[in-house]
Amino acid sequence: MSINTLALEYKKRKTANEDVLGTLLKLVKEDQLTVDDVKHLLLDLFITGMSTTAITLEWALTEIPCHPKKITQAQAEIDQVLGKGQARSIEESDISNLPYTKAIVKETSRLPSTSPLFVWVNVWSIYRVPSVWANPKSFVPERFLESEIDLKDRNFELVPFGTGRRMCPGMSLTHRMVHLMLATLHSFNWKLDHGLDPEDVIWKRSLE
Ligand code: HEM
Repeated sequence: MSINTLALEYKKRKTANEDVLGTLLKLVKEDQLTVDDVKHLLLDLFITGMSTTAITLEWALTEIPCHPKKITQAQAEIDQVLGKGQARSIEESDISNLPYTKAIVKETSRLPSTSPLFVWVNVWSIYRVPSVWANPKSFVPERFLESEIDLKDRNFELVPFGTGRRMCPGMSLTHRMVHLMLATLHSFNWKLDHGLDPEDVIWKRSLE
């Protein structure tokens, strides 16, 4: 049983009191899964979910200090939504009102290419095609502000979560986590370590 099939099964069975583990244990009782299957599924979720989300955040927090104006713009946007001086904490419902922060996440998914290869698709190259991306080697979140491109599998220009039946089942969870964590920009001033030149960081990211 693939994770996506399991997710469908969970949706079908979901009751107010049953969580994912409850569904898995029921499937074990019904002999549809073994305890080992459950262990491996959960391990899969931890491994695939943790590193990818952490890498995306790490790259976002590596890119933005190289562009202080972009930090200021993101902070101003978050200030406007949450109130200056962090009047309240960020909530999931705020994400849709943070277009610039969302654009930073999309640009981080594109340029440092947090998932550079999956199956046989070389998305690293797709994200650098000059006829698709103006100035492809630069970190420009603004390119997404007027664009219809989102992170789902509708636009083949940007597919960090894959497409089709095997696309990432963790997409909506990670979408929330990354935006909520990135919105802590509001409370901190991110700067490059003393003596570090943005050009060095940018060079290491692009390796080209
Ligand atoms: C920024 C974060 C993430 C990125 C960029 C990412 C990217 C991907 C990609 C590219 C695939 C392969 C899709 C394909 O083969 O077409 C995938 C599969 C998968 N992802 Fe993620 N992922 C992320 C977060 C997560 C999280 C948070 C979870 C779970 C909690 C997760 C669980 C999985 C699983 C289980 C699969 C295998 C699905 C299958 O083969 O049926 N991912 N992910």
